[in-house]
Amino acid sequence: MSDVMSAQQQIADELQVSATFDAEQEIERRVVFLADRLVDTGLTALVLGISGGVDSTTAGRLCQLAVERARAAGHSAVFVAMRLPYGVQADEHHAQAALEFIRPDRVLTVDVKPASDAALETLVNGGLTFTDDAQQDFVHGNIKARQRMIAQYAVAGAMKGLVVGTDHAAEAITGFFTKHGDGAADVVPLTGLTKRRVRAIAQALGAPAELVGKPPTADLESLAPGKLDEDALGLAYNEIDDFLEGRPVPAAVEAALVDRYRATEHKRQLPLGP
Ligand SMILES: Nc1ncnc2c1ncn2[C@@H]1O[C@H](COP(=O)(O)OP(=O)(O)OC[C@H]2O[C@@H]([n+]3cccc(C(=O)O)c3)[C@H](O)[C@@H]2O)[C@@H](O)[C@H]1O
Ligand SMILES: Nc1ncnc2c1ncn2[C@@H]1O[C@H](COP(=O)(O)OP(=O)(O)OP(=O)(O)O)[C@@H](O)[C@H]1O
Ligand SMILES: [Mg+2]
Repeated sequence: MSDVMSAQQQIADELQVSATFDAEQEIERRVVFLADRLVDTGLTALVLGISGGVDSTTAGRLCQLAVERARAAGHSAVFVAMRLPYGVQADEHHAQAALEFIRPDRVLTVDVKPASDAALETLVNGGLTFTDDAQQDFVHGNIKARQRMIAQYAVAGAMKGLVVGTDHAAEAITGFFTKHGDGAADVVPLTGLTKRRVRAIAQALGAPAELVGKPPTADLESLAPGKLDEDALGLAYNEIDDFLEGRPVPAAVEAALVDRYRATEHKRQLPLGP
């Protein structure tokens, strides 16, 4: 075996992807982690946006199990699931199915449309211009993700809570999240998981099949509603997962992933200083 670690192995190590996987063990380890963070910090709430996608469905159920675990140990804690639609969400029924499955202590709904639209409007009134409508829509999309972050941190601030993020290895590798938007969180219980492992955990937790198998979407762009992550990325999650789990992938996929990983390093680090 070569002494020089392959880029594939190095990236998998840096993103904490484990060589083996057992869904039940991972559920236990991650629930204990969340419950311990509550007890150790003395904070009393977990706060997470529930979109109807498989990542927040999975993380949400782990959060509810964790607060129940913390309460059983005598610590006062609640899980606040947040619905954060931009206006009317096309797949609202999936979000409702997720809430029904998670059975959170509390649901708090905040429409991020007024704040997101006002932010864009004041920027334009202030003189910001865009190259075209598509660029404006893309920037507006990141504003929506950051409005969700603002809403979750407001709740955490008022309720002595921790904001939960849904980042995992299959998203972290491509930097496919909004910096300081959905990328901002206090705890990230899905760390190190590939997308298929997130789905396996969702299934083991008993999530409905339509959510376990739901195609991922950031759903941030008004001009391309429900745009699939795989179309935006030009990469399939199966290939991303294979790469992270040490399986062979086509050379072009490997090159694209290594390039994206390097280009998005700044999103996984704290800001640089001199
Ligand atoms: N080399 C560098 N060193 C330090 N900072 C650097 C940098 N290059 C850019 N930056 C900064 O980073 C900014 C770009 O990052 P960012 O603002 O995030 O913007 P960007 O990466 O361009 O857009 C976010 C992407 O993530 C996708 N997304 C967002 C939210 C959720 C999901 C999902 O899967 O659900 C996906 C979204 O569809 C979009 O494709 C730049 O404007 C600049 O401020
Ligand atoms: N409409 C929404 N309502 C509430 N939270 C949201 C909404 N959209 C995004 N979020 C939050 O932002 C996170 C990142 O979105 P992302 O699309 O990566 O995850 P997901 O929707 O849970 O799963 P998937 O990636 O499979 O679509 C979500 O997990 C959720 O916490
Ligand atoms: Mg989604």
